[in-house]
Amino acid sequence: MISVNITKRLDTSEGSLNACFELTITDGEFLTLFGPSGAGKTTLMRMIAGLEQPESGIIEVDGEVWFDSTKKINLTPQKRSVGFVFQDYALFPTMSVRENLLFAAETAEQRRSVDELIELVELSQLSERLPATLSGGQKQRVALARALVRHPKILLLDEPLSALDPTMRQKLQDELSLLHKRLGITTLLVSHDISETVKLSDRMASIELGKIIRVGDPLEFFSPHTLSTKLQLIGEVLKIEEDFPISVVTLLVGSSVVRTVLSNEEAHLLCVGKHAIISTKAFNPIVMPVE
Ligand SMILES: Nc1ncnc2c1ncn2[C@@H]1O[C@H](COP(=O)(O)OP(=O)(O)OP(=O)(O)O)[C@@H](O)[C@H]1O
Repeated sequence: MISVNITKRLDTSEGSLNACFELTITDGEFLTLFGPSGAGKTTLMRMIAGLEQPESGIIEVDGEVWFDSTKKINLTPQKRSVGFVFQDYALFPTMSVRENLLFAAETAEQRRSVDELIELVELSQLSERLPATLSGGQKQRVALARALVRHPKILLLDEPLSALDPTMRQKLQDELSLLHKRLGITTLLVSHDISETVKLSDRMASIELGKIIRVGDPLEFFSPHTLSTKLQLIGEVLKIEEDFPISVVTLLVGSSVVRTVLSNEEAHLLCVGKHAIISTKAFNPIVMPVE
């Protein structure tokens, strides 16, 4: 179990902010940190990894104290059992896929497990290639495998898929989900993506202005119970075109673009860039496979 109760002063563009994070994560859980830009998600991950120091508080993992401000305990990142995957892959450019993983290994046993990990992320054919010759999705698989080399207790994923195109992103989400089921490693993900959060997480923590404001089931979070509808989707508003007496609203739902007609009053409640619920109770949806 991971238990975090820490504070940190964040210097934001709007002034300083006293962040206070209290969170418990159970073994094997997949928890997503979800919230607006600048809320403190990355800083929380970096403090767990030991890359950033909290002002005060305690971080405890499986009964081992990683940080305790009153007892002046602060384990170095090397002493903390974490694997970190960043958005920009952070691979060593002059090392092959295999060498990138071998470099992370600390013991003979970990070195022996490198080929198995390469196979796990389906990169056996590319193991001697340099990162520059790989696609974004392949690079991120290397970063993921490298983060697993030391058999960490926690896997920290900071928006690992956000640089990928939607198709590759969905493919890697599926792979990440399978990998998590297979290895059962406690995982913390930072994501801005609702579908990704719902698809992957057991629970999500919603973070705003340096505070965890709610922790719970992502489906309950994103699907308010106030609507009794037959079909309910969440999309991002891309465009609102007013054409008296109606408005045409374009939304992104997953990787599909949906256009719908609303009254101008309804459209005025929406905002480009924000999320909106699309619902209907008039019919049963037709669901068909895409060829
Ligand atoms: N070491 C630090 N000391 C003080 N302030 C910091 C520190 N690191 C980051 N900040 C500030 O804290 C705020 C939160 O940053 P952080 O990167 O954690 O946000 P985030 O929620 O991950 O945002 P995004 O989704 O855009 O990545 C920012 O305003 C940042 O400038």
